[in-house]
Amino acid sequence: MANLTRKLLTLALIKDGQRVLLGYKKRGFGEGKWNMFGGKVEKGETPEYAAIREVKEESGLEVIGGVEQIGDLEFTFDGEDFLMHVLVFQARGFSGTPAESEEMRPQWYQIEDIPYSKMWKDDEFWYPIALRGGKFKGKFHFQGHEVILNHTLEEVEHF
Ligand SMILES: Nc1[nH]c(=O)nc2c1ncn2[C@H]1C[C@H](O)[C@@H](COP(=O)(O)OP(=O)(O)OP(=O)(O)O)O1
Repeated sequence: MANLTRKLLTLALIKDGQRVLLGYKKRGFGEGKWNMFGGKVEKGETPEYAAIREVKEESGLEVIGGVEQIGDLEFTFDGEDFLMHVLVFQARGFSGTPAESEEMRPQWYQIEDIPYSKMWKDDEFWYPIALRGGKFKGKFHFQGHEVILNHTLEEVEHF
């Protein structure tokens, strides 16, 4: 395979008891899907800082106590020359009230009501691990944005 351009991105799990905060992506990559909050790690930022910044920008919430890494995911797309390396974090705490941004419309979901059919297809594989407090590493190879051609996923103790 030709060398892929790697892009480093974040996702952040905001969990409050038995509910999670998801955002409806109004524009950009993954438009029309419900997803966790996150985006590109900018030059000079740590991934942790980027995750906290994106939560604030996209959901209006302030992360309290920092974030802990819970996942490491790689996404590739058939025929595309880039690889998305997504570090998944969990916020240790947060304050504020979710507010709609230009990019995302936040909404709390009970865990049993998470709308997997309106999300990235990989989410139903790794969300259950994340939601029970596990850590994971995975690779998903897509055809377009809706079909997973192959994947690997393992639970890990640490990164
Ligand atoms: N297969 C997948 N499953 C998933 O749950 N999240 C994914 C995903 N592939 C990408 N993402 C996330 C990672 C990141 O948080 C987000 C895409 O990043 P961005 O929001 O920065 O993209 P945009 O193209 O909207 O960027 P900007 O226009 O610069 O804001 O989508």
